[in-house]
Amino acid sequence: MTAQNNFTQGNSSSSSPPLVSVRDVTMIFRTQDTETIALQGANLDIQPGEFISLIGPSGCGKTTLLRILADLQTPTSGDISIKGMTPTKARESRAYGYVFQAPALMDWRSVLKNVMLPLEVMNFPKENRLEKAREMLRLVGLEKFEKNFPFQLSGGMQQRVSIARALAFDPPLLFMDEPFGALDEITRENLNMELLRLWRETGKTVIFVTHSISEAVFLSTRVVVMTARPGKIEGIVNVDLPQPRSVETREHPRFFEIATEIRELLRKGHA
Ligand SMILES: Nc1ncnc2c1ncn2[C@@H]1O[C@H](COP(=O)(O)OP(=O)(O)OP(=O)(O)O)[C@@H](O)[C@H]1O
Repeated sequence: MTAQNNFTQGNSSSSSPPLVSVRDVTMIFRTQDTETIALQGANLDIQPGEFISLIGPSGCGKTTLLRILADLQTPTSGDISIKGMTPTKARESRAYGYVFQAPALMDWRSVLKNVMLPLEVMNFPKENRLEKAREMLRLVGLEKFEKNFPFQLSGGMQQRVSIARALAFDPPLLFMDEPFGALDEITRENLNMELLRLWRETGKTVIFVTHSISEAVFLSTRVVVMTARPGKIEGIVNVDLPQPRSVETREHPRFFEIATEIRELLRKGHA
């Protein structure tokens, strides 16, 4: 843990160089007889320490954008820079962790060994792996479950293990693709609170995909609203709600104003 996030509002106007820069990015999927424009002319700058949500209807290119940033997909055109590096260089230098929609844990490894996996892959000194993995499990409140196997945990706990795993090598940037989509409302709200605590304590930059307007408003410093066919960025909404967010945040009059602004942008993109 290095820095602390101290946002009172999104800092899109900051003059520091962006941590992530997306320039005119287009992604066209071509098959024999079809062409899908998953993303068209996307532009986005993200400053260190921001919490950015991507929201939009199914098929608008949210996952595609995340996969392009994570070097899992090469865009048809446009430029990406992460910490001044190409996505490939950023991946090689472990600039980010990735949390998928499903926890994607290894059933045959204990919780502790799942969190240790990326440390093994990147040859993190053997004598420090255990300590580091335990620190991450403490961070997500699962220190008592290190010996358990994934099937012995609830869906929410499994997702917390995958967050611990993504944070194990201390990347400055975290990509999260609808990590809480499959969970019940209360578990999701609890994990939202935990994620914000983590974000504050670690100073990480988060890019988070969601379908939920309230989740996006609650978590984010800025919300990127996308539209489908072709996938485009329709607008970017600054979430100027006070930090730290709490249960009262959801009752704040501004919360409803921002949610309405996002809803209107989504409707506009649907029309
Ligand atoms: N590998 C691929 N080959 C062909 N088409 C693809 C591929 N990956 C994505 N697409 C198409 O690109 C579009 C954007 O997909 P993407 O998964 O990025 O959307 P999304 O906004 O994340 O959707 P959801 O909210 O349902 O997860 C969709 O129309 C999808 O069918």
